[in-house]
Amino acid sequence: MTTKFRESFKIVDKALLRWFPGHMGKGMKQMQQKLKSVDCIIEVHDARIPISGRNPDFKYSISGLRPHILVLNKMDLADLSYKQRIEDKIKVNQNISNIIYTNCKDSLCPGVKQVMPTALNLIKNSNRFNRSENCDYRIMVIGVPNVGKSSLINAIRSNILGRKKAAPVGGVAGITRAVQHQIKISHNPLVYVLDTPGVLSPTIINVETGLKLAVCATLQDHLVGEEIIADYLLYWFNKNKNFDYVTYLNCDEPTDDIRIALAKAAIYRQSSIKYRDLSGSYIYRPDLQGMARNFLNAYRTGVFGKTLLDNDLL
Ligand SMILES: Nc1nc2c(ncn2[C@@H]2O[C@H](COP(=O)(O)OP(=O)(O)OP(=O)(O)O)[C@@H](O)[C@H]2O)c(=O)[nH]1
Repeated sequence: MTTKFRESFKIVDKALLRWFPGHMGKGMKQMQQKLKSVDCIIEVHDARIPISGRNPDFKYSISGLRPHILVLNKMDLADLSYKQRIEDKIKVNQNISNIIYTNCKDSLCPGVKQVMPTALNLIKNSNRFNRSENCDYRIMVIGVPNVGKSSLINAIRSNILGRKKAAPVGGVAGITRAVQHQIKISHNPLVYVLDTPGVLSPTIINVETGLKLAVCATLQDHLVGEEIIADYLLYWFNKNKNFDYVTYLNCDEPTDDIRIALAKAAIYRQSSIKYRDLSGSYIYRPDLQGMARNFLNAYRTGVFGKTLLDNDLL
């Protein structure tokens, strides 16, 4: 293979990465206010970005202050051959020892069943701070947007109480906009859960971290731009010698040029945008943005297999 790939990912306009919509700051404040009324924190991450996906602000303002479980969700999309290295890294660098992998789309997932007993055990072994008089237990579920916080609550509730959805779930980031009313997930012991809005850090360490978060749909695509996110994904695939995209995008061979790849795919699928030129005639152009969206959706639904976007950080 003769194609020479980029060795690093450069983004021309860093201002394009505007990832902190106003409601996130508000969400963080609400969580801090609720902290004194909870016994345990469940922090949910996307298992494809277990290192870069975490909001570092949680460590100082929320999760370090109560018994804490880290749930790595969407394990069905993550390359778990790195599992041991991930756990070692998180244990050493972040001092987190309760790590559970889940797939909230699978009602039989053992990880989902493990979350509640682990939380109850941690609570029983803690001093419960100002809540020792309270008979009910309260757990707050936190994380960056779209990682499956509401799905996890629904899956646990359905396992224990056999009830249907209580927390709204959606495919785009930002479905939960404020700290929700408590949701009962167990009668005996009496356990309530608080769902919270996904919160990203206002300052992302570097562009690649931001783009990994974007690839995993933790912020709405239009805030960064579908083509930029697709370009990062293409860069990552090439860097990791994962060339499954070649067939999917109807390319003849691996390429480092996202516009060429998207154009080929759009032409093959007859996906075009119609617009008028100055003379009033219609002109058709390959729909690059639509194809970028399609490429990202394919990745997000596992068409290119299981991946670990953070493999360079282990
Ligand atoms: N493949 C896969 N998808 C999941 C899993 N868990 C949740 N999802 C999907 O991820 C998307 C986001 O799920 P939510 O439960 O709404 O996530 P959230 O963290 O509450 O989202 P916000 O309210 O935006 O913060 C939905 O499309 C879910 O169906 C999982 O384990 N695997």
